[in-house]
Amino acid sequence: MAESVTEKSKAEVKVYDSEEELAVALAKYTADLSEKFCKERDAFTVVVSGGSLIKSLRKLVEPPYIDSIDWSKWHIFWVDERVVPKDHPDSNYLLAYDGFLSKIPIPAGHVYAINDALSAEAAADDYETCLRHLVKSKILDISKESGFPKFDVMLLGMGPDGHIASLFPGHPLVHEKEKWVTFIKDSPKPPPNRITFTFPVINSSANIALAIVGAGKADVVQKSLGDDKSSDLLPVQMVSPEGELVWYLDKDAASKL
Ligand SMILES: O=C(O)[C@H](O)[C@@H](O)[C@H](O)[C@H](O)COP(=O)(O)O
Repeated sequence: MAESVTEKSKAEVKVYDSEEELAVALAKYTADLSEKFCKERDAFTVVVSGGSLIKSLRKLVEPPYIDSIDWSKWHIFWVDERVVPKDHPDSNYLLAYDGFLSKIPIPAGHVYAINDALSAEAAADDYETCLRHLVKSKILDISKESGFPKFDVMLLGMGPDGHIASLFPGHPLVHEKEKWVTFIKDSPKPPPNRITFTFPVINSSANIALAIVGAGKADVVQKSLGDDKSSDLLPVQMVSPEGELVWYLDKDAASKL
C-alpha cells in the first residue's frame, strides 16, 4: 500500500516502502489500464523505457496478471532505443525481451522494435512512419488536442540528471515541436546513438507513470516535485500529459521530499 499519496499540480505522487511494493502497485496500475482500454478500444498501446523500469514490471508476468491480462490486444513500443543491433547488450528491445516480452503471449507483430539495420536518422524516420501507419489503422489513437499520437500508457524511468527517454537536460531535442520521433548522436548516457519520442508525443499520452527507485534519484525528485522552481525545468518536469501522470517512488527516491 502506498505510504503516502500527494497531488502535485496534475500529478499524483505515490511513495512505497520498497521497490518490491512499488512493483506490485505498478503491475496493478498497468493491468487496470489494460482492462480499461481493451474494453474501450479493443487494443492497449503501451510505451516502455529502458533502464530499471523493466525490472519493476516483473509482477505483470506473474499470477494473477499473467493469466488475467488479454495480451493479444497489447501493442508495445519504446519511448527511446539505442541504435544498436537488437541482440546487443545495450538494446532496450533485448532488455524488455529478456525481462518481459519473452514471458507473455503477445503477438510478435504487436512488438514494434526499431529497424536496427538503419542509421539513427533513418531509424527515427522509419519508427515515425510505423506510428503513422498505426494511427491510420486506428491501432494507435490520435490526440484531438495536439494532433500527435496518443498512447494509452507510457511507463517511464528517469535518469539521475532528470532525463526521460533520451531527452537530456539542456539538449536542444527537448524543444522539438514537429517530429514524432527524433534521434540523438551525442547522448550523455552511453551509448551515444539513440532514437527518442519527442515531448509533443510524450505529452499527448492518456496516462504516464514515472517509476523511480533509489537514493541516487532523491535529489532530482526533490528538485522536480519540491517548490524550488528557480532554475530551468528538467526534462522530467516537462512531462505533462493530456491525461493522468503518476509518480511511483520508493522511499529512497522520495527521501528528500
Ligand atoms: O534508454 C535509456 O537509457 C532509458 O530509456 C532511459 O531513459 C532510462 O529510463 C533512464 O536513464 C533511467 O534509467 P534507470 O532507471 O536504469 O536509472
